[in-house]
Amino acid sequence: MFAIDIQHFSKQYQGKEVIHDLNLQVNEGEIYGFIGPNGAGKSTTIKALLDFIKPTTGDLAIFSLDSQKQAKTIRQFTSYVSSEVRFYPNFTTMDLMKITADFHQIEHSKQAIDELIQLFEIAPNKKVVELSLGNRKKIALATSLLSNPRLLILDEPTNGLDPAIQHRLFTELKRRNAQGMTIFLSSHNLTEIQEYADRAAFIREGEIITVQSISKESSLGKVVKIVSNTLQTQDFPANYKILEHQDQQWRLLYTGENKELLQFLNQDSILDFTVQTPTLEDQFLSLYEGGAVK
Ligand SMILES: Nc1ncnc2c1ncn2[C@@H]1O[C@H](COP(=O)(O)OP(=O)(O)OP(=O)(O)O)[C@@H](O)[C@H]1O
Repeated sequence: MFAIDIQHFSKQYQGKEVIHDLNLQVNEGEIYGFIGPNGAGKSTTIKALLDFIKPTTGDLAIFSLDSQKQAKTIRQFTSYVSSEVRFYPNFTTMDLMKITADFHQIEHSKQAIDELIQLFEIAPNKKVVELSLGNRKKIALATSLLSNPRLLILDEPTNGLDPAIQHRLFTELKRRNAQGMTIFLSSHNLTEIQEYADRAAFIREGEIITVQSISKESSLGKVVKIVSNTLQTQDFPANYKILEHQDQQWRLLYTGENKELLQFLNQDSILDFTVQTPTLEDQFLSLYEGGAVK
């Protein structure tokens, strides 16, 4: 069974289509990254999945339950942390934790609440209005984990968090995932997706352009850094894409044969080079900055 199953989803705002026939499946137990530039359609997809907005066409399901018709049931085992956290300003951390525990009818919640408050270093009795953005985010994360949801949907979860808390969050997410939690993670932080996700979908202008298994990143090709003061683009081998070029330095994503790459590098005009495994960030640049591999 898919944790998330989106079939032929499209969305129009004021007659303008921003999501076009989008299909996406997330397996139960995956940590799944959702990557795309600003305005690509990540939040719109998540909001439709959670029935905050209606799709124009298509079927969206969570654990085979229809996102619209069975939204109430879905909320019992799905938690969501939005990119902009909003709470009633006069509630304290403890109020919010208790409300969450009551909503999900969590028995013996005190220990779970104490553990999360300790994990995220949150002041239990401060009102939301007194807290910084990062501290509000920590409360949102803590309440989302309190119910130990079957599916956790996070939109930019580390935005505003300091590096130590980011690390703690992901250690906790990994631990929960090992116990069966499915995690859907929309983020601009490609390093964290690369480190923690099993797969990632890249979305551009309302369409999924590729789904990448993170463990198979070497299949993306190679990143070749070259130093040369005489090299012209017509000298490059086939199957390359320029990621960056400044003065004498070039960074290429190369997807051709090793033999041809070695021949290309073995010429006098190349003063120095390194060959590396591409990161998700390299792939992001290649997908969103200037089109396909030549
Ligand atoms: N309420 C709305 N009314 C009209 N257009 C909207 C509305 N919400 C989103 N859009 C448009 O839909 C497209 C997708 O937006 P969305 O917020 O889903 O992108 P995103 O990938 O989440 O971006 P970001 O990374 O900046 O959060 C954008 O072109 C945006 O301008």
